[in-house]
Amino acid sequence: MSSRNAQMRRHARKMRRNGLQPMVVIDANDRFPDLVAVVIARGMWRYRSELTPPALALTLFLVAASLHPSHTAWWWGVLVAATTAAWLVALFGGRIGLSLRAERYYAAAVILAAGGWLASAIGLGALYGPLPQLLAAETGVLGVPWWAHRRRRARVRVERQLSAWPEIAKDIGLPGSRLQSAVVDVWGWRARFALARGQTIQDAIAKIPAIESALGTFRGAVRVLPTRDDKANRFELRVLDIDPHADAIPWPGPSVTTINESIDLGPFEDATAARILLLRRHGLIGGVAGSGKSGGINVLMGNLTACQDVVIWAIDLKRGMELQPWASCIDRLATTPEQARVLLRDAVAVLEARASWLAANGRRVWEPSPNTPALVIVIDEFAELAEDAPESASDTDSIARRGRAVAVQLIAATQRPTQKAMGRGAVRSQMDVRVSFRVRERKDVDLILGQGMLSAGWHAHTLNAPGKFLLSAPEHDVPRRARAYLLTDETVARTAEHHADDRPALDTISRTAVEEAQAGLTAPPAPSGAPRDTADPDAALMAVLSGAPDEGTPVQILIQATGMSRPWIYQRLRQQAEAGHVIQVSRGRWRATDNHTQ
Ligand SMILES: Nc1ncnc2c1ncn2[C@@H]1O[C@H](COP(=O)(O)OP(=O)(O)OP(=O)(O)O)[C@@H](O)[C@H]1O
Repeated sequence: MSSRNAQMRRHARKMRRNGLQPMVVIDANDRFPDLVAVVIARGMWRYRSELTPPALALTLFLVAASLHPSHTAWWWGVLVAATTAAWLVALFGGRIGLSLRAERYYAAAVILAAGGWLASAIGLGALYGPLPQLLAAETGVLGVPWWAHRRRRARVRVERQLSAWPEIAKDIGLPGSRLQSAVVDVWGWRARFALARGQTIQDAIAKIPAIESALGTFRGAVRVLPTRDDKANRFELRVLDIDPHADAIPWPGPSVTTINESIDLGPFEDATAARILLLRRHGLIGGVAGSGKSGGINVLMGNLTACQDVVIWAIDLKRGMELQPWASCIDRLATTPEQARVLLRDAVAVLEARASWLAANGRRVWEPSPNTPALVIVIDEFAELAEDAPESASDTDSIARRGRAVAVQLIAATQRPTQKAMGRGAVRSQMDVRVSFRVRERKDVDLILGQGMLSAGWHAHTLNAPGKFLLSAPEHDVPRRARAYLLTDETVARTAEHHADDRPALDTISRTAVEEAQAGLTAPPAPSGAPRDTADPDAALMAVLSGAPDEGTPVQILIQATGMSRPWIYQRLRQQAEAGHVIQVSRGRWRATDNHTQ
């Protein structure tokens, strides 16, 4: 048989060379009907969806032709049934998956037209008068919406693509994985797959480019996600026809009023919100210039300024270009290296004071409230800080390591968080929340999101528009693309103005710590050899306060003179102030009054 086929192919080639079209030559021994029938049947199966209207018309014709001779009287039953069915579908079609009204009306029209024709043909005969022509015309007219329907066409395309999955799976290195179900949705389609024994979701993620190529999608159209039941041997394949993030998404306004709630940064591709909890966490935002980092910071600022239990400090060494518009809501804004250095030193003082207070009161963590707010320090372009104020590195380190429990938190944005840019030490490794906008190089993924993230499928280098980001946090451990909301300049100005009047102030403990830190800067050195009467700290305190100059003595000196803790000093100062024996001259500076000896 095969030598005969080869002979036929040679013959056909020869005929083509001679300008003749080849023909299939069949002799008595060939199984001609099989060959043609298989080809036709395969074609009909492949195009079964497109062939549905003529197939339905043919079925109606055959049914009418067979019923007319013996059951002519059935015509009215068919008419009543079709009319009832059409009404039911028009009214309740949603329950059988016809979600759009247009789809329900179309289905009702088809049932009515088919039932009407069938009733007429049963009563009068399928070939009666213009009935055959009418059937053909109805098929043509009502077939058009069917053939044109977007979701049907998409479903057919998906079915055809997925029917080849067993071969695709073998070719891309996921042999044995099986399709379980597929659904066409507004953006494209999603399908659930079972993995073969030993295969993991990570294997599927690593094959994404190969899957895209095999399915013939555009680059970046395929996502691999865990299924809802989180089974290790399943995955969901999401294929986008339309990018739901193609256009900028306007900010809908703040999603929180307290830092105890999760902030909505923007939607994921399935339209669910990318929410992140910042309470007692540090955040790192990375991405190349123009990738939307500042836009991301604006979303955070829009939400943080709406929180009654957050005091915002900010460092923006690009002369306040990015954060200046929020200045009315920012408690302290540093725009020079010196200001940044002082700000971070004061933040450490707040941290220490809060930690002492927690320890003294037997508490573990600082609970933010309007009276005891969290202190969030937003640093735009962290790399510049490390370069221009290198002496602050130990302060950022301290905050990164010890700030969580006392709700003194860092949010740092940078283009490339290299070890050099992040300063030495712990800062990068202490970042609990990582937001990566587009990065230039693949290796930058690991820099921003953490070691091993690139190979785990966090492909931030493929993000293809500003504002798109990947979010990594304890509650976000799967790479899903999101797009940050966009705040226009007017929205920023309006929001800042709206929130400016409701900003909380630092609590007394933190304020005092800052005052002391600032006073300490200008404090005279402790008198060497000054008596330190640790046997009677109250007497030592009053002695120093009595000898204080008019501008007062800094609390730091009082601590040194008495050997007592800061809370102890403040408690005594309050008592003595209430008794009229001491007064606070300025921030962190005290002296005795004239009647202290009375
Ligand atoms: N979420 C977003 N949606 C749509 N477009 C955005 C979004 N964020 C930013 N863009 C667009 O991208 C441009 C650059 O964004 P942005 O200034 O935030 O980037 P950047 O990473 O902060 O850059 P740089 O480091 O230079 O400041 C913006 O002018 C804006 O048009």
